[in-house]
Amino acid sequence: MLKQTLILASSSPRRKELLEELQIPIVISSSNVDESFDPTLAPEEIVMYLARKKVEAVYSNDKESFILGADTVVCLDGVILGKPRTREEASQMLSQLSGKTHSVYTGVAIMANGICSTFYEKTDVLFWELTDEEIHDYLNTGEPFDKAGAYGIQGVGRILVKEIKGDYFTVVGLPISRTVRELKAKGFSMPH
Ligand SMILES: Cc1cn([C@H]2C[C@H](O)[C@@H](COP(=O)(O)OP(=O)(O)OP(=O)(O)O)O2)c(=O)[nH]c1=O
Repeated sequence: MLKQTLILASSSPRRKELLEELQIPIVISSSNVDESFDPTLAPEEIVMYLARKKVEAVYSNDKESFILGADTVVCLDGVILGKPRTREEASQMLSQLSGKTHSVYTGVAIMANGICSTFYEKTDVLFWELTDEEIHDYLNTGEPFDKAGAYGIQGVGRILVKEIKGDYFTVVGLPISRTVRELKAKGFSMPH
């Protein structure tokens, strides 16, 4: 019998909040995994691979609990956009996304009773045409830097978005409703 505690193998504050808002008791245990991946893999394979890697890193220290990990990437015309390292990179990503539809993939891994299973969700996001001034102003918010694709839909970045198709929470970094369903199916008891 596993402990009814969920270990979140992620340092993302968004993922933490999404779970806490549902009163799910969580403990954070993120470890610094190498997030490099084989670029020839499909985006859904990459996010599930990295989510699994995050979970497995924590599992080596705790085999008694449920462990949840996730990974998010943005994909534009077959090219993966991760987190920008510099202001220039962020500016470039935002100009690339301007006026176009990109896909956000979030992969989720759940470890329960020594078995790690994964799934992913994809949401398509259409950006408005952005002016240089809009991009400049958005960069000044500081928001783009810890986020895949250099924007946060849950923050000021919401004003860049014209339309979405799919689960909003996939874009934020954790498709919460499917995650809850998968956790329940594995025997995790939810507070609701
Ligand atoms: C597109 C988009 C991404 N993001 C975030 C979600 C993820 O936290 C981040 C992608 O990086 P990830 O590597 O998925 O996650 P992380 O580095 O924040 O945390 P950890 O590796 O410890 O699990 O981008 C938003 O918050 N809003 C958005 O609109």
